Amino acid sequence: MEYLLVHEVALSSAPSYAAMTKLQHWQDLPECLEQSLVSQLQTTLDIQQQLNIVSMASGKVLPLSSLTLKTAVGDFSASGSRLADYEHRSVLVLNQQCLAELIYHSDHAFTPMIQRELLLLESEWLFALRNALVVSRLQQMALKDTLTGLGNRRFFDDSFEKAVQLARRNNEPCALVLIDLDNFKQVNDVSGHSAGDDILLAVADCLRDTLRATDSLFRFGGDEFAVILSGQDTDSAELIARRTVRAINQHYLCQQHEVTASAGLALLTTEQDRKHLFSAADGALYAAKEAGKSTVRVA
Ligand SMILES: Nc1nc2c(ncn2[C@@H]2O[C@H](COP(=O)(O)OP(=O)(O)OP(=O)(O)O)[C@@H](O)[C@H]2O)c(=O)[nH]1
Repeated sequence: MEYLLVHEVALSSAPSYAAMTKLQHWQDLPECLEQSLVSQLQTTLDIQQQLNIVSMASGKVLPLSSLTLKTAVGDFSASGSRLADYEHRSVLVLNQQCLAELIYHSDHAFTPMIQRELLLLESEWLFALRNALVVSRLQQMALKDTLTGLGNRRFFDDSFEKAVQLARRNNEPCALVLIDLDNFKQVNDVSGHSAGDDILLAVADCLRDTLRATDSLFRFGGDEFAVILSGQDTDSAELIARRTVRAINQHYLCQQHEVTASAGLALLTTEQDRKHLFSAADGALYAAKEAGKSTVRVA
């Protein structure tokens, strides 16, 4: 289904050869090189893998110390990247649509001839890159909560599994914080659904502001949020959970609508698996609600 969508997008508009028309010696380049690069790029829809292929091909034109691709779905670097004296930047454009920026670094100068050859390689990449970008965007959309932009339940399930496995393998702590807003329903009932949405957006901002970029943040739907804390011991995890609840409680919109947050925290123990850890955090959240809401309980 996703593949068909990508295929449709790829076929929906005619190719732009604007970049290629700038090439003076386009006809002179060996056809086999061109075919082999295109066919290699068609073997994957993974942007990083495509960049690695292009990096290998560009390396035959000029030894590169780094190759970086900047896109709307993130930045990518070819392996072994190192900055060097000479830099060359190219904007990759297809059908008047800017796909990405490619930044080359080398210890050797980018002469006009080299630049032309790189431009040819780039033009070979445009369709494959656009398809990979569409796939990446679809994947991101499938894993995000549309309202807040936090990870959704599906993404949580994947991330939680990975976080628990990693913690076990590295013998490191892993904590789960489940957060549920208190008295949220009355915001919808009294002030309307859009006021409720504003509160949910404010809570997402509080989570982003209070937690580190490496922490994984999710909204399950409704007024339920989750945070996976990797590498934090019990004391730090509790501190973080309390700080997060305080940030939500002190947000002006939450105060205006008398919404607070309750949280349940659990830390992975040697006997527990993912399901036990989740139930422990859920039980602690229930205990926080039972204790009068607006508080944190540790399992
Ligand atoms: N505005 C808005 N409301 C939503 C959304 N998703 C779910 N809800 C509402 O969120 C509310 C969640 O219900 P509860 O958790 O029982 O509400 P509560 O008042 O916080 O209950 P306590 O946790 O016991 O304090 C329901 O009224 C849902 O309709 C959404 O995306 N936007």
